[in-house]
Amino acid sequence: MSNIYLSNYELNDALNIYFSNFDFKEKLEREEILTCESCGRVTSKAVYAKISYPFYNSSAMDGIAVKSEKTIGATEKNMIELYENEDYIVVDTGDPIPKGFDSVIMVEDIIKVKEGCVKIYKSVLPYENIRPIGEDIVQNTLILPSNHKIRAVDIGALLCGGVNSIKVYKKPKVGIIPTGTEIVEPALDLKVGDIIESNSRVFSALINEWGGEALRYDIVKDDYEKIKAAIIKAVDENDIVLINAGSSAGREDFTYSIINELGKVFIHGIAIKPGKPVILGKIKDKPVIGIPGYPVSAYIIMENIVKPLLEKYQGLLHDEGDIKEAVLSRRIVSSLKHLEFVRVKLGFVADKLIATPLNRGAGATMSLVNADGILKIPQNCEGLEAGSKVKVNLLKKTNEIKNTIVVIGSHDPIVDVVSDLLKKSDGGYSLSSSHVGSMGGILSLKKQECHIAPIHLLDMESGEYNIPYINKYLKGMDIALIKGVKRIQGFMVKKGNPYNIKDLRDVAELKLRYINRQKGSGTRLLLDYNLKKLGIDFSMISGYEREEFTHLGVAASIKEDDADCGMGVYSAAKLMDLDFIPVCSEEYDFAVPESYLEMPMIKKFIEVIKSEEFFKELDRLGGYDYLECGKIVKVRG
Ligand SMILES: Nc1nc2c(c(=O)[nH]1)N[C@H]1C(S)=C(S)[C@@H](COP(=O)(O)OP(=O)(O)OC[C@H]3O[C@@H](n4cnc5c(N)ncnc54)[C@H](O)[C@@H]3O)O[C@H]1N2
Ligand code: MOO
Repeated sequence: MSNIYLSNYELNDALNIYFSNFDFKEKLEREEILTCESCGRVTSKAVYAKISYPFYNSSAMDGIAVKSEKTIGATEKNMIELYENEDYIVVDTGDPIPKGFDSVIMVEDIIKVKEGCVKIYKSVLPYENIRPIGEDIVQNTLILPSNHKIRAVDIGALLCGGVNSIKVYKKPKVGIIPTGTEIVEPALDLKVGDIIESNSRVFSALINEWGGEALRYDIVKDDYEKIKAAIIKAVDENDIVLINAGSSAGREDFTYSIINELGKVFIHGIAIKPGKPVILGKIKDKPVIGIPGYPVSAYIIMENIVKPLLEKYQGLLHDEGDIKEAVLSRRIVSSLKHLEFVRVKLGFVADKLIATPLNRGAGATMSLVNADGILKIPQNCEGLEAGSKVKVNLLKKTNEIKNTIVVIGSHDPIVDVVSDLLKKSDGGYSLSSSHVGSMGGILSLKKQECHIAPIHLLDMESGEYNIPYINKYLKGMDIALIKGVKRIQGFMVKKGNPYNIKDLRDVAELKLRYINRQKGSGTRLLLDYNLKKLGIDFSMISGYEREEFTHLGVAASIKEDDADCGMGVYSAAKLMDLDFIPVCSEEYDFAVPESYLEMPMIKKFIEVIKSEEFFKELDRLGGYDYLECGKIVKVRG
């Protein structure tokens, strides 16, 4: 059994302790490679020019090479005649300047008199229009210093300076061993309990991006001797070894014991979340790291430990990346026990950079895909209030974030379609959507934290959709409603409707497993409205408290037999191949501050939802009426 009691070092302390066990200067290995293949590599030595560039005096223009003294006094009134070979020689840009000549007159500044004779009306100075020897690079001057990461433009200067091969640090070789009896290679014929092996492929891509050379080994089952043999082989074949999963305290988490048997573990457990149970060890003077299995934990360890390690092997200083100040849109509670890395979405709304936290689960790979930045909550902080100013490490370029429409509110599969069509459009805009329900969307419009809020809110008294809610909750704001679709809401049940559900009475009487939507979502309001109409108390519905955030999430739970019934849109049922019992048609619209209608990206949004291509997609999804789609209704909130 491995040691269950993990240590709790602060990240920086852990890095200092760990790295102090290696002499990285000694580990820097050098090699000579072709300059033309050196992009991304790091110079291990200063590089000086072997030749000057140009290495001869050359013409900077198309024209004639002349002797400048012969041009003195030339004016429009007093043109001077020059004769070929004796007074001038025709040259093109880049040609060497013939001996005895010292300047060039551009072809547009000469008047041809006859074959072999021209007139000039301007004098030239010595070396005018000539690129003298070494104008760009002088032999023996420095082109690149040591420890410089070679860029595309550097290659040009190196080659011009006669440097055809270059000394660089060797790429550190990194062996990656995925472990776990339940881990399988990516496939679709999966059985319950299988876990698709994805981490090692992410690691390989990151290592290659960071200048290393990744070598991925086959998956090793949770077997002490097998993992040990794999580690011994990988240590022999690489400079650094990463072992994935088996880092925590489970029955089959062997990594700690094996590293300790073959070498030494310095640290097991760091005060960060996710990524806590990382193991930092050494075998045969090589770093061997046990990386937690959860994909987000693994990524955080890669960024914060493996990247700095690779930098040490290449003589590079640590690159902190781009950090920007943002305003937090929602409150986050954190623990005093660790530094927490929270993935956030970013958007510029009303000139403020707004950060919205994403799913904080260590297994949420989509939180990494959707993240625009990472926010660090310090160890001694219990959390952050909504509205507080925070610093975020950017994962995207500022311009891309500026070209993102921030959509917060109710979810519908059509939002994904709009997102795809916007990205494909000539504006190349992005759409970032958070599903917090219609009321959450209204609130976020009020706080100026989104551009668009998709809503479907039925006013029980008037029977009217959306506008009464804008009037009530967005008082004093000029809001426009971009009309969206009429969509069919109903109950989703398994194919063939095995319990023969007709309405909510059956769900209550048969005590079927219901799956609800989150508070504040229009779909939940619709359920409550229907329960009230039928006189059923919510306590009669088992699973009423169980919340999902999207229609597709509800549909997936029913499909996987984790629930019997849930409310959602027809398209979600169809996408998941479920049966559907229609209840009503509702209006799903997009609320937007009127002033945003003039923004090019909002104009593009409207153009997209009025396009034939969009309607075609709606037909494919099914259950949508788009007669009014894109129409603008102005509402004074
Ligand atoms: N009793 C305790 N249980 C756990 C603790 C703890 O302290 N006490 N720590 C938790 C934390 S925090 C983390 S992080 C994980 C670390 O788990 P392991 O490194 O031991 O990894 P496994 O348990 O084998 O796998 C966890 C999880 O990771 C995913 N996984 C694993 N390998 C891959 C791969 N190659 N590609 C993609 N995904 C992978 C998979 O979802 C596994 O279920 O332990 C907690 N438990
Ligand atoms: O440390 Mo684990 O990585 O929190 O999820």
